[in-house]
Amino acid sequence: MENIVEVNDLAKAFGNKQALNGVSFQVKKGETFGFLGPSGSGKTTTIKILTGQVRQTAGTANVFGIPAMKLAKPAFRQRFGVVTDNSGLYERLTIYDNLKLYADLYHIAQKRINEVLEMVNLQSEYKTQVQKLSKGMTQRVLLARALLHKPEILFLDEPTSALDPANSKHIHKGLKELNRQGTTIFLTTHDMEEADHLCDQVAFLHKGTVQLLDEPKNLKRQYREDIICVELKSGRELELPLDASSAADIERFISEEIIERISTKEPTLGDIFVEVTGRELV
Ligand SMILES: Nc1ncnc2c1ncn2[C@@H]1O[C@H](COP(=O)(O)OP(=O)(O)OP(=O)(O)O)[C@@H](O)[C@H]1O
Repeated sequence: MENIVEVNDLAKAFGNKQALNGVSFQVKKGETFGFLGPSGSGKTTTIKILTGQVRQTAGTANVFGIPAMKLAKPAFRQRFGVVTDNSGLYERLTIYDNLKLYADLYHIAQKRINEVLEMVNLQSEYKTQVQKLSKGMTQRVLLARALLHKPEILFLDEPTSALDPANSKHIHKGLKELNRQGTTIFLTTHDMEEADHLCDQVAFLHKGTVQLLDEPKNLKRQYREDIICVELKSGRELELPLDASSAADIERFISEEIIERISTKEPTLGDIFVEVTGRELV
């Protein structure tokens, strides 16, 4: 599959602060790629470089096969969407008027405004002034605006960090649908469940470099503890090795019909992150 993003040995220093230090990864066209890391690990900086807002100190960052810095040019603005926290919304205007301004700028039909409002669950609030919105609602307006022009790739910096579970779920559904329709999604998150649910591939960013990159299911398989957990009807819980040595015990439990539940111990992406980096994802 074709790569839509190619990053090689990317570095960025702010004065003597080295935010990124040799980051490399590729994002394939059509996938949802999760860029995971604790606060201050360089996630936003990477999005800013990839969307032409910040220039790297070293290395290369190409999007659509061209240097990311060129994405700031008008010719490329239609091809990607980006949601970071620098809002750029007009506070005194309503949600609808903010979206309308943007739609007019890019010659987008009004019908699309209603579609994106539905995607972010703001259909009934469209007349509300932006200055009266909660952080989560503002986040959803920004996402709606980024979706208006149907970008080929969407860069989302912590898309659900300010949302309640119901709205997060709604956005996740919308992002899955968007991805199904062919939009490539690059998202940063602290939320390991979100990453697991949405992403085809995840990269763990720590100390300015990518420490691990794979599909969530491969990572979970690779880091799985080889243990079978057996809960008996009596309430007793046993952990047995996941190999032939447990077969006789399990066969006996089955024949005696005393098993309540049997499962393998699968690590979460959060567990794996801690194991690989020695750091919690906060
Ligand atoms: N404009 C800037 N000037 C100086 N330092 C900066 C600037 N932008 C980012 N940094 C520093 O670079 C590092 C990476 O910041 P970045 O915002 O990319 O992290 P992040 O992973 O997005 O964090 P968070 O999850 O908290 O948003 C941090 O140490 C931050 O203080």
